[in-house]
Amino acid sequence: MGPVLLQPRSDCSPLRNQPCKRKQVMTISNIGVLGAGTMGSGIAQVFARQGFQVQLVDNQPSRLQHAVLEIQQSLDKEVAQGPLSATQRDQAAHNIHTAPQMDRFVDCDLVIEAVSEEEPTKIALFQSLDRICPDSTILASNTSAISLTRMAAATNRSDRFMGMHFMNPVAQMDLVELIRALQTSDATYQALHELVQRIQKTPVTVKDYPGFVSNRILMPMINEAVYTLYEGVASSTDIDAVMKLGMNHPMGPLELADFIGLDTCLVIMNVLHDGFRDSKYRPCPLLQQMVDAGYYGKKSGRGFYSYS
Ligand SMILES: NC(=O)c1ccc[n+]([C@@H]2O[C@H](COP(=O)([O-])OP(=O)(O)OC[C@H]3O[C@@H](n4cnc5c(N)ncnc54)[C@H](O)[C@@H]3O)[C@@H](O)[C@H]2O)c1
Repeated sequence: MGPVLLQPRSDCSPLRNQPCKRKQVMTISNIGVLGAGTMGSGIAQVFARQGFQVQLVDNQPSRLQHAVLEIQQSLDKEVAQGPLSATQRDQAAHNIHTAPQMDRFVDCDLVIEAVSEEEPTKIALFQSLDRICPDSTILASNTSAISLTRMAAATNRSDRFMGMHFMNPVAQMDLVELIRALQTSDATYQALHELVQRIQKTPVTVKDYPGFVSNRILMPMINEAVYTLYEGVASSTDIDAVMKLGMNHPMGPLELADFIGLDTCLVIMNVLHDGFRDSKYRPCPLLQQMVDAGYYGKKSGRGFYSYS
């Protein structure tokens, strides 16, 4: 497949009354992914699978090794199940280049940040990316809930900044929430909208509000399930069974929380609580305690369930 090539509309300024000073063409073929954890590895795999060159960066070499292994296993599975040939698998693996430092992003057209859900960390990294990357590079965040408008404002390219919220597991989930910061230009929005379609996923556009749409609805349900456990109403397995067998959910809320990461769930609840200033979003004390104990869910080996 070829690169995404777009001519922005003439109203590309975020402020509609200010016409674009210069016509630009946004070409996206080399993608940077910052953070090789649960989401970053999946995002890298999806782009590499579609023929993009991917620079995958993480400051922990062990996470990079783990990501490469996971991607390889996932691609092997696709070959075994049929949709991918062995040659396509090898090409996809070949498209991913790993490195521990962000200077690898110097030639990237787009960098998608997928590091831990901590606003000061993300802002500091975006300020470094702003210095490292050429002016034309679009910066995107896979944040689950943090304000894109605030992160965009911390850079000198706020019009080329947007939220790209992939779902977990990235290779299997069809949706990408596209979140426009207040400053995002139409050209940036259109380039990423087109890009999401090119990787065979469905973009849904939402405004920059705490939790966007997905986590504003999902996370209070998970938090309520944790409260139900905390108050001793039922066991973890029974709470999950009610939602799976009674509501036809593919996973129970506690199992899903373990899968997402309890640290991420807690941060999202705090973002909702602070953002809306409404006590209905207060995180359950048990969720806070689990995170304090280092029980992050599947990725740490223990959450509401144990993982060997
Ligand atoms: N887990 C989910 O289900 C899910 C779903 C959608 C979005 N998200 C969002 O995606 C982002 C990543 O989540 P995750 O679950 O992949 O987290 P994770 O903990 O699995 O991975 C985070 C990675 O970031 C790396 N990292 C941290 N600081 C870094 C730095 N300074 N430089 C380079 N790398 C650094 C860590 O080494 C780690 O590998 C978060 O913003 C989260 O809210 C998560």
